[in-house]
Amino acid sequence: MKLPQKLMLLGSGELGKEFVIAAQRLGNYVIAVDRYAHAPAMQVADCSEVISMLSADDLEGIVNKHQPDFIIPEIEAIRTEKLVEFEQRGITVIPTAAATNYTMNRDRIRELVSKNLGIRTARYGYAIALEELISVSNEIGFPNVVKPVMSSSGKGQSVVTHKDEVEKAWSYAIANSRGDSQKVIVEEFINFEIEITLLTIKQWNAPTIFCPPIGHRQERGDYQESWQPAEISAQMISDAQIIAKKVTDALSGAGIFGVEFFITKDEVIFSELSPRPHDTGMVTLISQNLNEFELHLRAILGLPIPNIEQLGASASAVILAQEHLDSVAFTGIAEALSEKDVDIRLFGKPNAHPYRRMGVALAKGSNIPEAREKATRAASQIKIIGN
Ligand SMILES: Nc1ncnc2c1ncn2[C@@H]1O[C@H](COP(=O)(O)OP(=O)(O)OP(=O)(O)O)[C@@H](O)[C@H]1O
Ligand SMILES: NCC(=O)N[C@@H]1O[C@H](COP(=O)([O-])[O-])[C@@H](O)[C@H]1O
Ligand SMILES: [Mg+2]
Repeated sequence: MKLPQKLMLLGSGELGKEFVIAAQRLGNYVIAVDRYAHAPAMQVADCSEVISMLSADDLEGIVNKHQPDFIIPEIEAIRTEKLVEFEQRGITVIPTAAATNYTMNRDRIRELVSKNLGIRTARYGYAIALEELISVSNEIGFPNVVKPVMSSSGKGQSVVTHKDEVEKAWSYAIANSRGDSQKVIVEEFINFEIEITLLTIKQWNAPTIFCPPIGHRQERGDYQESWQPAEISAQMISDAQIIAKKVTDALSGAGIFGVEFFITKDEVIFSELSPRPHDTGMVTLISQNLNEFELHLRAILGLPIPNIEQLGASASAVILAQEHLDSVAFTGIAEALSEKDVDIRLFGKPNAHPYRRMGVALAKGSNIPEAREKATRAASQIKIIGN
């Protein structure tokens, strides 16, 4: 294949921004798309479009205008049926149009993994009305986890410890569901020892390869810190790789996948996956010779990945907004950067609201606890203020 290629990125947040940087370094042409102007990836792309990615007409308009070689989804909430059409017209959708549809809907990917592939997941059920949620919750038992089938970063998700809380979980899920879905999934609560992301790279004409596992800690269903390598046994890594290969083979296509697992004392339990770089994978911006964005790009373009080198104990910690701000500035940067082997990324999101991820601190240490402490300390030194 010759370069440059024309890449259309659907979603332009922090993950897209690093992907665009990787693509630009090889001279590609990138059109960054999102629902709002000045999104992070737009700041480094060749051009940008502001549309509703859930609108088939809007998507048709920009694809006709730009005629991309590749369409690369960066978020889940996209009119994926339209991507099938683009694929039929000869545009390569990453990893495939069908895969984006499976993974956008928690129920579709869950049915594929659990029923078709027979892979162990948390016990689960679905509900489309409060009465149904009450009865499904009783079957699954408490505590359980209620999530809209269409959401990400923990939006609309709650842990329900008692039947009195079911109604609140229903309202919260429906209020925070993305797209037009009114369906929720209820999952058995898994009391895991650690949860991991296994970055899995599926290539067009080469074997599937894996990054060393990334451990992470979540709050409110959203990632707070991640570290690599995660300390789990070689047997569990191998079990997770076998599952990740099965699921990504079923989805087909090429690109990086963030495959999430719960690790209990004696089990590896599949949770979900992103058919794209994963937020917890931002640690690879410091922990690997090729980060997850460069790996995604190489897999998409069919470029070789001769080796993935892990560079030692590394961690990431998020920098979250605390309040609504119409424009943002940061202080404490010098303090955060004063320590050896610490780096930060500020995403350049134009405004803030409580818990919005605005940046990430990265650190290397002589061991995982030290790397985590350094990343967390750096993140806590950065303050977000109005500008
Ligand atoms: N069944 C479960 N048992 C225990 N914890 C859970 C369960 N489901 C989700 N969680 C917790 O909530 C987190 C977020 O859940 P999940 O990954 O399903 O949500 P998400 O909205 O898709 O997040 P993202 O888009 O950031 O990956 C998990 O990483 C885990 O910490
Ligand atoms: N877990 C998925 C995830 O981390 N996605 C990342 O967050 C952005 C949206 O941020 P915003 O909600 O702050 O606009 C997305 O565009 C993507 O980069
Ligand atoms: Mg997740």
